[in-house]
Amino acid sequence: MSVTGITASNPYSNVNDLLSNVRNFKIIESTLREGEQFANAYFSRENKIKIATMLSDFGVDYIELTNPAASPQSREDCEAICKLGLKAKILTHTRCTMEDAKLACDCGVDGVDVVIGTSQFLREHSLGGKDMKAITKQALEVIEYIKSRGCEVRFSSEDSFRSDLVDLLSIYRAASNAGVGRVGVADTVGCASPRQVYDLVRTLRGCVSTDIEVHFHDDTGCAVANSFTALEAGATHIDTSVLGIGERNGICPLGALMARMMPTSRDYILSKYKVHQLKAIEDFVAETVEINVPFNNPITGFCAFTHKAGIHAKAILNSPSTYEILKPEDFGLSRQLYRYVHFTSRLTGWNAIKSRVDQLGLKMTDDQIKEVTGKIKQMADLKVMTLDESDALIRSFHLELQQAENN
Ligand SMILES: CC(=O)SCCNC(=O)CCNC(=O)[C@H](O)C(C)(C)COP(=O)(O)OP(=O)(O)OC[C@H]1O[C@@H](n2cnc3c(N)ncnc32)[C@H](O)[C@@H]1OP(=O)(O)O
Ligand SMILES: O=C(O)CCC(=O)C(=O)O
Ligand SMILES: [Zn+2]
Repeated sequence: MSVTGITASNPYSNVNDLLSNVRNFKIIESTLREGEQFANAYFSRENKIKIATMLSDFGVDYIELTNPAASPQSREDCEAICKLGLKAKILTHTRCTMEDAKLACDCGVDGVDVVIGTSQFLREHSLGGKDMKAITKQALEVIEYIKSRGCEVRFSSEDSFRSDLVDLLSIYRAASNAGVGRVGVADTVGCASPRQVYDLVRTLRGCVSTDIEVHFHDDTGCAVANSFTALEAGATHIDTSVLGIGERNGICPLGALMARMMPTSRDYILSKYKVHQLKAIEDFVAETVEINVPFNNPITGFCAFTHKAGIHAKAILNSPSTYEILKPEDFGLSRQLYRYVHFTSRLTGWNAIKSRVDQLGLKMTDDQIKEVTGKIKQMADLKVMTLDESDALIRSFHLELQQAENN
């Protein structure tokens, strides 16, 4: 590390930023709360227990469950998960009401995540026209009650980024003074840009002494960037769900957050999270909610480590780091799982084909490989080629060479 904090491997790193928690943050895993709000989600008791257990083993700090007030089954499942004795702490999410808070504490949770809308939209259309004074009074009563029951309490404003800044800071400060462990900032509609996130979280960091949790929806594609930026600005806890499932198009995905943090905080991530379990967790959740893992999913998408263009293929065959910032081995994945180098398109190059010729155990000169590469490209211009077809073309070209040599 140089004096300025700029390293050869990452010229943008800035170790001088004292606010930043990118190497020291906690995850509040909300697949079993926010994730249950995903359109396709239905979690049986058995699947909830399996998901909670997998996430706890993975190393998340907290698991957030659906409000027990949602249904009798939700309450019973919450009680059952609390009794599992998992390493992760169990939280439940509630409205800011005494009834919800009482039910939550009765379930045996470690903590209660209380939320209430603070934007004009929510105050008018969800909360029947409540003003900030009434909301603050209600919040303080609920906070006091949960504390009296010996549970951790977090207070969050819903729709924080469309709320008045003075209103927001005032209610957070009141919650902080009332002794909550965390305050939460929620981008409920996914409208915030990274710069807005940095400004709000940094301002809040100066106003409260509590931990700061952040919750970002992905409506405008910023959930991961916003989570990262929030950590840089001093947030301490990030909400995630497996594959990002949640209301509408969901929140910051656990896997994508791991991918984002790895180049920045590799040692921290590897010491804290069993990232090689990520694929199994994603596959299980995907199957449970009947979706495919997206093709472009960080780390586990089917082509996350596939290189197609000839220029890329040549360089990564020499050194994967040329075009890869993440290492599949870190996540317990073998390159064989992916079609690591694509040999069958018109974008391929002779260096890629040379590696395939080697894999097939054939001997050819560079000029011969260039010639057969030309043939593959000609065929790939006409149709989608399979690997078998490309291999057959290479083998028959090789046979012709041998026959010519023997004559
Ligand atoms: C942004 C988020 O994701 S917040 C979390 C969302 N999660 C959920 O909604 C959990 C699943 N929800 C449910 O099962 C139900 O909505 C319940 C059990 C919570 C409430 O059901 P119902 O009593 O039938 O009310 P309904 O859902 O129609 O309306 C919500 C009520 O809560 C009130 N409310 C909404 N948010 C809050 C809040 N944060 N704090 C206090 N009250 C709230 C509304 O004003 C409304 O009150 P009303 O009964 O006087 O009209
Ligand atoms: O409780 C929170 O912090 C977030 C609630 C929520 O899901 C949201 O506002 O999108
Ligand atoms: Zn949400």
